[in-house]
Amino acid sequence: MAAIKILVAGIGGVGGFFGGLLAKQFEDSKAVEVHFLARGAHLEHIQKSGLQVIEGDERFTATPTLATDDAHQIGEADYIIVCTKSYDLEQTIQQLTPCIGPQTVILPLLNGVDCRERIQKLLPNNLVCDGCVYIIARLSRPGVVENLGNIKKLFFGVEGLSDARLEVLEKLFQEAGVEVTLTPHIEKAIWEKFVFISVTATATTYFDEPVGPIVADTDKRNTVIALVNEVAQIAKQKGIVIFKNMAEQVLAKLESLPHAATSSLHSDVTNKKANTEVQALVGYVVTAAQHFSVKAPTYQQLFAKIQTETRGS
Ligand SMILES: NC(=O)C1=CN([C@@H]2O[C@H](COP(=O)(O)OP(=O)(O)OC[C@H]3O[C@@H](n4cnc5c(N)ncnc54)[C@H](OP(=O)(O)O)[C@@H]3O)[C@@H](O)[C@H]2O)C=CC1
Ligand SMILES: CC(C)(CO)C(=O)C(=O)O
Repeated sequence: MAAIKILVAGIGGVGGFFGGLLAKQFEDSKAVEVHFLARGAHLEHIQKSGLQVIEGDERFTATPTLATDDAHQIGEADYIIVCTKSYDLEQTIQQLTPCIGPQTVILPLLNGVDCRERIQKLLPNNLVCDGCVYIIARLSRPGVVENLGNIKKLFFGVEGLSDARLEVLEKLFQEAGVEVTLTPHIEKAIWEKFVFISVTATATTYFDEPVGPIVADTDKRNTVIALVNEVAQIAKQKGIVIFKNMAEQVLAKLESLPHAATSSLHSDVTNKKANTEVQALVGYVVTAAQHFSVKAPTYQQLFAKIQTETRGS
């Protein structure tokens, strides 16, 4: 029987950590292959010395079956786990055409609530999941990925659907030590994650501070609550039932993170990255509020300032 082929596309914080666990677990397996799509100096390091994954005092080297920037070398995959930034999504899916057959399952782990829809537009006949992760991981230098936080959870599924291919993937994640939940109620999971990340990304980037000082300051906590209420309205307009006490949930999650933890958007803005996810994580709410004619004054105000600072990226 042919080996199950998993392709992890985008080996940054998220793809490097979860892809690293998969590659390590199945390094000597004849039944499962783990391939990495990476690029540039990072790819060269992985090809030469493997991917270093650091978590606290622990570290390991993951050696994938193949690391490449050439989709033709990989061939058709059973699963493609997409871990790029939002602004690279469509281009990456197009680049992966040689890896996509009729049975290929696509799982995006990007932040945002419209990734499945965006991929399904390009691949109308494939099984495309929704997915999200809770982790604070960064590509600290080429070849090295670090989990800086105390969480590493992955949720995935297709709303209202069960499929044997998803159960197989869940089992492979479990074998690799990933804290995974396969759920047919994935829309609720991705919206709850979106409320959390959109608010966290907006607040940390606007205040230019990590989560600790934000939750410790009464005015900044009130801003967080206002943001949660505004984005929760969008979920409601879309018919998604999320937790009633979402503001308390978000504050509790922020309080459980290390004091110095921050969002990937805040890190990218601080590091003056040419491109950021400001549109996907902050602008999306402003646009959706306009679309549904609901008020989102806090988002509007904070988005305007963040956009100026990121020159509208
Ligand atoms: N980091 C985190 O802790 C968390 C991030 N997320 C979300 O997960 C997603 C990924 O974030 P993160 O891992 O931080 O992002 P990173 O920027 O660390 O990683 C993305 C990687 O994908 C690479 N890439 C993009 N397009 C291609 C391509 N066509 N071929 C090969 N490589 C490609 C990038 O390369 P290059 O650098 O050359 O562009 C980069 O190495 C985002 O949506 C983010 O919001 C969600 C939860 C936590
Ligand atoms: C808020 C956080 C750290 C939680 O997973 C995140 O999703 C991100 O930085 O993108």
